[in-house]
Amino acid sequence: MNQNNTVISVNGLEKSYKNIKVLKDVNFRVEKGSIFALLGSNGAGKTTAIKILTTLINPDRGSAKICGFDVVDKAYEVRGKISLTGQYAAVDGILTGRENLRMIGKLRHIKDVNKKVDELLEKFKLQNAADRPVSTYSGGMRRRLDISMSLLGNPSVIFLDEPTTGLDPQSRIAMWNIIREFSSSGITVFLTTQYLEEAEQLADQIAILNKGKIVAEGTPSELKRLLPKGHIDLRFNNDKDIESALELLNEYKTSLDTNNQTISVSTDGSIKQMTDMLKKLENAEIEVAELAQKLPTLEDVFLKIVEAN
Ligand SMILES: Nc1ncnc2c1ncn2[C@@H]1O[C@H](COP(=O)(O)OP(=O)(O)OP(=O)(O)O)[C@@H](O)[C@H]1O
Repeated sequence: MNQNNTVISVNGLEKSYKNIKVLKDVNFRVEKGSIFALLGSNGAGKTTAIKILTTLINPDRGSAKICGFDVVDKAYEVRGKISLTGQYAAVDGILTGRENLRMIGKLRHIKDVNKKVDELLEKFKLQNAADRPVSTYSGGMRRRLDISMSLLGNPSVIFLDEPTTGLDPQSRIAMWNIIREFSSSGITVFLTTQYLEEAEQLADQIAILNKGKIVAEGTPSELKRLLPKGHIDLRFNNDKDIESALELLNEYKTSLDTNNQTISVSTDGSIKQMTDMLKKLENAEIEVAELAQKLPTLEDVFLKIVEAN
């Protein structure tokens, strides 16, 4: 990775609460304009990592830099570069969406605040609800307002702690699109999520945090390559075909699902192995009623890695 493009660098980060070590030597880098997802089970230390990176708490050991500024020694400069949106939208329910935005804009001494607020309301599809109290907004609308408020500071890095927890599928997809837009406009996104599908959909780079350490890191496809290539499910029309197929495919690792008349065959993922298998069945005049290739999912990788550590 090009050092000049590094926006977040974390080296040997450690943090304990009393005698519980939450982070024990955490290291990673995040490139400018990329989407980085930190995954981990509940209590793995994701929020603690975000709190250190956003200067809310100090690490016990190690260092972290944002845009070249140390999060402890240069906390003020770091705060000027980042925005943080937490799991619960930090918006005032009594005020309207427009008033919330104006208030933050004024606190930040933004020029032409009304114009900027109008632009954000439009961008986040909140124009129609702009003059209603936020207490009447849906979860997705509150989350969008929260993010639009964080954009008033023109951040270089946006931290999103579980941005779609509790949202319905439609609002989740809308949020994914917003996150993708950040990245294409050059803003670096650091997100935590408990949804593996979300990390797979969005992230350029994923790090898996387990028991205070990064136990795996890579692009979604690099992580998936850590597991065997998956398997092929072959469904047959009758028990006789199943029996013959099991005998014919005895050199492969197979398992039988009698309820669905299906044999599951572990494969190396190559087309050659799949065609060899199908040719064998065809030559033996065994008809395959249905074929499905099952590739490992990020969830399989996550469970495997977390179990192994
Ligand atoms: N202020 C605190 N004092 C004591 N222990 C804490 C404190 N904050 C967090 N912890 C503990 O540190 C561990 C890591 O917490 P953290 O919130 O960083 O995890 P997380 O990965 O964000 O989890 P979740 O997905 O549940 O939000 C947990 O065991 C938690 O109970």
